[in-house]
Amino acid sequence: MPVIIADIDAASQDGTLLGLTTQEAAQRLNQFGLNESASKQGKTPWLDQVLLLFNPLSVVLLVAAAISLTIGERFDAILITAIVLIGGGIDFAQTYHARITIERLRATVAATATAKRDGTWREIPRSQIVPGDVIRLSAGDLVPADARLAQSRDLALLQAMLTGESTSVEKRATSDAASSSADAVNMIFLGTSVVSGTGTAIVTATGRSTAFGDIVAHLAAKPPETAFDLGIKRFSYMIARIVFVMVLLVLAANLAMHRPPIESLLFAVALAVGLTPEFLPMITSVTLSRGAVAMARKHVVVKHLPAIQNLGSIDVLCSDKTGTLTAGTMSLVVSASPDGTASSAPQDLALINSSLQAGIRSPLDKAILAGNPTPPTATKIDELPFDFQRRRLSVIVDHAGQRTLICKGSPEGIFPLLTSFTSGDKVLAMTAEALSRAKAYYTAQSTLGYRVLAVATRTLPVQPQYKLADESVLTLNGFLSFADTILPDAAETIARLQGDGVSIKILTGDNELVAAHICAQAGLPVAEIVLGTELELMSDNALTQVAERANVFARVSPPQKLRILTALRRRGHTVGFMGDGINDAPSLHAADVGIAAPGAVDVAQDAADVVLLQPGLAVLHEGILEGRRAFGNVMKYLLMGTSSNFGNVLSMAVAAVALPFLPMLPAQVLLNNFLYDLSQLTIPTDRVDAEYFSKPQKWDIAIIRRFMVLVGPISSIFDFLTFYVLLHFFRAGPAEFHTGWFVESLATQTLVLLVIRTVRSPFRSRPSTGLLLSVIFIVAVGFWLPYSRFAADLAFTRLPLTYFAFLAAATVSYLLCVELAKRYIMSTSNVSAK
Ligand SMILES: Nc1ncnc2c1ncn2[C@@H]1O[C@H](COP(=O)(O)OP(=O)(O)OP(=O)(O)O)[C@@H](O)[C@H]1O
Ligand SMILES: [Mg+2]
Repeated sequence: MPVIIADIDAASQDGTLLGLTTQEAAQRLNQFGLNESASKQGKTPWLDQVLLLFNPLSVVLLVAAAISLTIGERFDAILITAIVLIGGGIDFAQTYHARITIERLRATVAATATAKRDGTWREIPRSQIVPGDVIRLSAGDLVPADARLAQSRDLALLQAMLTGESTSVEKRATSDAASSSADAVNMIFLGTSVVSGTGTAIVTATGRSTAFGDIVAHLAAKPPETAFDLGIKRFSYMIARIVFVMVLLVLAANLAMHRPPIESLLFAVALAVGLTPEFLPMITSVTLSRGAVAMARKHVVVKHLPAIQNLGSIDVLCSDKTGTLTAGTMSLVVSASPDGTASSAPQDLALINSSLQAGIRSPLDKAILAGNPTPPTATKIDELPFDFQRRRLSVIVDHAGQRTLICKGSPEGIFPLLTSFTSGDKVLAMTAEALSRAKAYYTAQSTLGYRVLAVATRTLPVQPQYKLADESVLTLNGFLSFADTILPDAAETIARLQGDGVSIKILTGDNELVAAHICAQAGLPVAEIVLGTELELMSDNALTQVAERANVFARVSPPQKLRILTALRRRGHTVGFMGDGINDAPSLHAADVGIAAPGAVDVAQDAADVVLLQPGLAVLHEGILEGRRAFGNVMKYLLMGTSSNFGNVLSMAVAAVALPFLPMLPAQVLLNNFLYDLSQLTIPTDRVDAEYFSKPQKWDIAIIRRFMVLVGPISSIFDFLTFYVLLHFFRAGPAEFHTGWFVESLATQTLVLLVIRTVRSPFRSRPSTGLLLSVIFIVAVGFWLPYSRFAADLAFTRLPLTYFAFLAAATVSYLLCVELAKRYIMSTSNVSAK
């Protein structure tokens, strides 16, 4: 139940709203908690992370350490504990860092609320709003909490999130008590947004006490899983199942062969640890957060990590037009009478309309107001605010001694409402001929690429309020034409995006002629134009076909934009949407990646996953490439885990059954795996082949599986070869065998990264220095260990020099085989580029 604060009126004295003091606000914050949804409350990121340390794997290992200790293996116990602590420490530090990074980035674009504290208006984070706060709202704002209106002026809200209604509703201050009904005219609710007007309100409920807060949070949450997340999860399940079966089998076999039970158990545990890609989540977050940081340097804020890899998967980018492809700063170039002759009358009327309207100042309004700083003498009586269904806006004023409605908006919408038109000083009845002349003028201007508004008026009787139906029986006063310049880098970026496998579609509220003009300027050949009115008649199925073909959608309303996106997603596309207005918010939210253009309204920024802070489209292309890079590096880790790591464990399991002794001691297995893991830590820093950048990257479990079944066994074959050579040529006892295999398995397992990391020949793709060094270093550590002072504790022994000759030959042939297998896999699957 929403908590309605009884003392909200205490905040008001003598009609002026005092607001809270900082101290009161702090007190209330303590009492009521942060203004956040239930799902977000009570989570401290570092606690989460510490809990991660106690994952089942670490616990199992710690138990293993304890067992080692009780059977007198002190060195093993220390080694295992050190592995858990170091591994956990690295994991913690890296993941925590990635998380903090992204939270910091997100905070830079988090919408604030305007609240009165200590008597002055301040911008404060939305989470800090408390019941009793006095807040101020204007067009484009998000309502930060539930509140009761104290003052309002032409306030209209979009409550679609709560009621599904896509038209705005009027809200005004009344003396009614606070209530939690969406219909309450004096109440505004968290999750709604201001379309027009201004208001001052007293917060009645915050966070989870808000009437619809949890619904809003639920709706606002992205579909929890992307294809990528889902893929990773499936992959982990697959591994978990294999681990489970393999461990049980090995354990059973060892026990059946009457090996020491504790050692057999420890060996099984070590195997399980070896197969688990325990660093996968960490590698993923680190790779993605590196991408996020790279983007932030280019003034692109990524609000959550998965958005990066989704950027890399985008294959269709839908974009709004104004402010995204164009600069969005318009200039008024022509003011003309209905027949197209120059006349200042439409401009003068539009000036009254634009300066008195209380909605967001659109680029059109700004252009009308530019150069006319003095407000007109008319007195505003009422307003019929702009909405994207009507595509027009009227103010009702006392003008020249008369009550006049002045309407400006999209000509298509205004034409049917006309009954007369002005011609010089006269008002003439609208005839079919006059109407077609007006339409012809409008078409001609649109063809030139101008955005055109019609201006119309009507004289009305005096009454306190007016309604939408009053926008009828209008007199056409003329047209205004606006020029908007296309962004200088738009054509180039569009060409690059298309070259890299992203098709572009334009979804605009503007008419088809202007849209076509912009396309021409942007170098985008028009395949097919679909109009909003045509869309209306299409079934979802038909739309799916059309959305695929067409690349320009004109005169579409916000719900239609949403339908187009949904249709594309249904076809299996990963869809990005770029927009800047209130009307774009639903689409920004529904797209796989919502991208807010520079200067987007709060509502749009809030709904987006990625926010561009500086003008220019080139960064978008770079963002997409950054996403592909991240994707590429995560894939490397997965392919490594499934091929070389898997093969290694497979060999151990087979050897455990076939050999007269354990193929490696449990502590050695753990150390081997740990060193291998360390060598992989530099993967996020690696370079990615150009091929990876040239097309959208999608999760592909098939290729992972193919790597597993092909490359895994190859590594086992070489292991078996090593076993054979060790036993027959070197007459190895257990100590030599363990040492020999330890070195071989570490070297092959680690070095193969240099082959797997690229789709090209390893010699034609340079790894990052960090990665190269870490791989070489770990191999060197493997060679050094048998000669180090830890050799005795690890039960290693010196190897004959001839063994190293064999090792070198075996490693090189192994890498060659994997290279061939890789080429085979790449040539028979569609993952390889071009
Ligand atoms: N402030 C305004 N006053 C009157 N009419 C307006 C106003 N703003 C927009 N319109 C009308 O509504 C139409 C659609 O609005 P808008 O251009 O914002 O939609 P959009 O889909 O975001 O288009 P774009 O792709 O150009 O950004 C405009 O073409 C114009 O005719
Ligand atoms: Mg727009």
